[in-house]
Amino acid sequence: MASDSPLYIGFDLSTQQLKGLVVNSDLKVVHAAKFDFDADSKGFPIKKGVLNNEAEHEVFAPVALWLQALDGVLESLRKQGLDFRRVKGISGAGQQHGSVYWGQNAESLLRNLDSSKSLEEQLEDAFSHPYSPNWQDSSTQNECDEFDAALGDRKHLAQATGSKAHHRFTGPQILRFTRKHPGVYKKTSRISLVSSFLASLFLGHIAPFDISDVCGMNLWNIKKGAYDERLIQLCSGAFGVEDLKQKLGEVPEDGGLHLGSVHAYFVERFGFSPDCTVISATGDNPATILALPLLPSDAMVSLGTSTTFLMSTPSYKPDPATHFFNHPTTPGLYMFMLCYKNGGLAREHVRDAINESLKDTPAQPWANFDKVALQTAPLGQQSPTDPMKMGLFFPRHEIVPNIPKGQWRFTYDANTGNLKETTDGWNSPQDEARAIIESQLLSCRLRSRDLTENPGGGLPSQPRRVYLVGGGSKNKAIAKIAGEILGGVEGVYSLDVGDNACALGAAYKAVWGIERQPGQTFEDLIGQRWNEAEFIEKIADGYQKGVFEQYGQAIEGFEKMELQVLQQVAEKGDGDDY
Ligand SMILES: Nc1ncnc2c1ncn2[C@@H]1O[C@H](COP(=O)(O)OP(=O)(O)O)[C@@H](O)[C@H]1O
Ligand SMILES: O=C(CO)[C@@H](O)[C@H](O)COP(=O)(O)O
Repeated sequence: MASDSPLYIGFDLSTQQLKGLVVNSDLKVVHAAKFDFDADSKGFPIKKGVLNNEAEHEVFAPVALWLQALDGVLESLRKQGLDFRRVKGISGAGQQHGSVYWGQNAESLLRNLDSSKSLEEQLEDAFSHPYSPNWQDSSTQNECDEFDAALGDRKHLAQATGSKAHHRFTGPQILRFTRKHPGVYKKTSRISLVSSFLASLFLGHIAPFDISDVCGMNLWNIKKGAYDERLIQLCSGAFGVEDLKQKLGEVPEDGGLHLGSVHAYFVERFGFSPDCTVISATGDNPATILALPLLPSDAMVSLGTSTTFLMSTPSYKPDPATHFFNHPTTPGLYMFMLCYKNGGLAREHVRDAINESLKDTPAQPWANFDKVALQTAPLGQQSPTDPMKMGLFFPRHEIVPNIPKGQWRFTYDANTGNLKETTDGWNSPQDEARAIIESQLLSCRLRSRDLTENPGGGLPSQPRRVYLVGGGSKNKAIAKIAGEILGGVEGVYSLDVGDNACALGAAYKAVWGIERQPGQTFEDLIGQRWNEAEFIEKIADGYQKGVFEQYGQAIEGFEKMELQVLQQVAEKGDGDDY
């Protein structure tokens, strides 16, 4: 490639870090930089990227932390020798649902950015509220009840917006904000999602929402392609519909839209070309499905802080247990998603308990967890007549199903259908390594089974391929168990870029936004340039006759177990009747 050929940057502003990935027009990664919030930030008392107010079940992140992180990632790319003049397009991905509250002076501060100062130094005062509610927040049960009721029930809300009401979704969060901070809400000029916040920094004015990420708000009517008036009415609280609409702004339909040129701040401070274009930024999960030309028969599992299960599909089949979003680039396609709060951090709890019980913390902290998980038989069954061991491991209030934090262990006899809550026969914490992976993946299989296709050849319905991405995708033990549970006719794959898939998808979005021919779809452009042999690696077998069917039987027990725990917590007045 010529030394002046175009480059594109994709950013990923996630829970625990900001990443920046630079690719060329051939989709190859040429630079990568990362700012880890806990390790690299200064002046924020955060843990795992967030702050907690346990009393109100609030989880939130300081917005100024993200400014510091963007300064840091750009500096790090500069140190690596990135020639910013070659960057033709920038796009990004943000952790979904989080909202940023801009003050009255925001547009003027953004417009007048001074290239002799850092972003943090001059934008700290651009916000009416210093914190962004995080997707792990569960403070909005009352508001969720009101959202579900506003359209009749949760089924109707899911039909209209792609999801029932969720604690973390931006609509319920904004409604709570109007009540908890009415004075601040009044002084708020605009509200951004984390994705549009990121785009706003590069543009030097407030960017519109993205067509896919807007579906994480419980405010957007997907089939109508417009805000749902009834929900906007509810969400605006005591402040009026027009005021809220103005705060939220327009939502352009085109995911490849050129929002404008990068602000002069970045030209002067880093040497970007003045014609470098900002392409709309999307949510981190929508961006993840753009990291490869994903077929409707494929499944992706993102093993980040959250575990998410993603598919691209032409069918819109909303259900209160799942999420549908507009596809981030391709009208007529949707993204199907399951999201679990108890993903990476819950697995880390079991990992740490195992290391502690063995009094051994190896250099590779997952080594004992992996060994024990692989030594344990599927479902802890030494022989087919043994009962299956299964459990729920929720250090945080879970999303699907909506169950407060806790741990439950069961045994299930698939022959008799007998389910028993018991720790008898469990060797904890050792048995929990396999059990927590199984628990997370059985839930994915249970809830996605209506979308998987029959591959023919007498095989049961399952994905063609399972792609693993995110921090946990380098874990071969998890990959092996994922293949056994989810199947995958062609196997389980990981992306060459490991835990950078989301930033990669954002970078590919920028390539497509700038280089597409009129009418050319993302799948077409990326499909033509995609070099499968170089970009992905098969890391485990997928479908294996026998064990896949064994897990098929376990699903019946798993569903029963969830219902029983839901009932128990409802009786205690802790959960809801999901
Ligand atoms: N070898 C590993 N095995 C299992 N999990 C891992 C491994 N390495 C990292 N992780 C998990 O990856 C998570 C971070 O994933 P990442 O996708 O980078 O985060 P984010 O959600 O912030 O985007 C951590 O919570 C960690 O538990
Ligand atoms: O809430 C969701 C999706 O609905 C989360 O997936 C967030 O989007 C943050 O994800 P990670 O930081 O784990 O990537």
